[in-house]
Amino acid sequence: MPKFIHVAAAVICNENGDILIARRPATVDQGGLWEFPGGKLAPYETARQALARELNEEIGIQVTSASPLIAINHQYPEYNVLLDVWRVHSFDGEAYGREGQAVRWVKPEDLKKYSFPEANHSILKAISIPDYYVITGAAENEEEWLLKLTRALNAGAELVQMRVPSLDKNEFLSRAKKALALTSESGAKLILNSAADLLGQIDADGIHLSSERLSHYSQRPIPRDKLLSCACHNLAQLEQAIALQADLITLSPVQATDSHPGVEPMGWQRFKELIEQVPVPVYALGGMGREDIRKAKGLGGQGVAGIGAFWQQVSRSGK
Ligand SMILES: Nc1nc2c([nH]c(=O)n2[C@H]2C[C@H](O)[C@@H](COP(=O)(O)OP(=O)(O)OP(=O)(O)O)O2)c(=O)[nH]1
Ligand SMILES: [Mg+2]
Repeated sequence: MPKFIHVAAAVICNENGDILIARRPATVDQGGLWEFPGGKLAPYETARQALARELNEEIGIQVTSASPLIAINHQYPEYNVLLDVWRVHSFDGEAYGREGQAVRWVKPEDLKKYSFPEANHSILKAISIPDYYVITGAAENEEEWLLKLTRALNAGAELVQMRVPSLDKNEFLSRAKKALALTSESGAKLILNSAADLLGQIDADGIHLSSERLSHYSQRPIPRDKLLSCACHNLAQLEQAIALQADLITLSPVQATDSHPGVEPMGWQRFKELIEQVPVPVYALGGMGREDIRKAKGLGGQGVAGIGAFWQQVSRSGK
């Protein structure tokens, strides 16, 4: 059996929003690559305890607040690793390379300039997307819909899924082009809820596959530099999304929701159990409001997704 190691690692943010990375010494495994500080759990430790100890030993800081970001199971040729990644929100002390390693604070958008171990791909994706994911409402006429999108962007939306199932392919494409102009201008990302081949006709940031579409693909249908978002409701669909190398997942319904009356919600406990082994950022969906972001993140989710609280409400308050 391959060796298994359990590692706690930290995405540490300072007050400017910069993130700390450290360079692994040339002589160790994955040497010369950049990493998020951290290390192996001692047999008696929880991941949270190991995080605190490793960050003190490696970069001389004392963690005062941290929450789980993502857990990644990865197979290297020589061993399997479970990377338990935390976001560190606050700490005491000044970070320095206590073991002589180079450390650097970098802007999130500059992380792509550095080489990381293979397992870090999902961590980098998780850092690049926000904690709420706006799904657009469906039916209104185009002018009204674009106005609502503008309001959502003005209210701070950074990741938007265009979901308008009533439009045919040409109408969808034409509206998507207008939406992309708006999201690009405000620095937000636009994901299209459509078949993957639409990306050949419009340079949006990614594609969202409904759980029905998800089952039709046998491999990742879009390039690695685009975002693949997948809708899941159960373990089998989560496994399928992982197999397709999804970059983000919506898992629903967590709570009861008006948009799907009569569907039994899974509840927060089941949400937590399902995502524990999922190496991809997962948004809780179904009956969510902004006040649920903390809850979802505390359970290891990326945040929350929704139509109601993030689309209609924005427009109502703007009227
Ligand atoms: N800390 C950290 N480890 C990572 C990252 N990505 C990644 O694949 N790993 C892997 C590489 C290593 O095999 C393992 C971390 O082990 P480590 O060598 O840092 O462990 P440690 O700090 O306890 O070191 P040591 O006491 O055993 O020398 O996890 C990352 O971003 N941060
Ligand atoms: Mg280490």
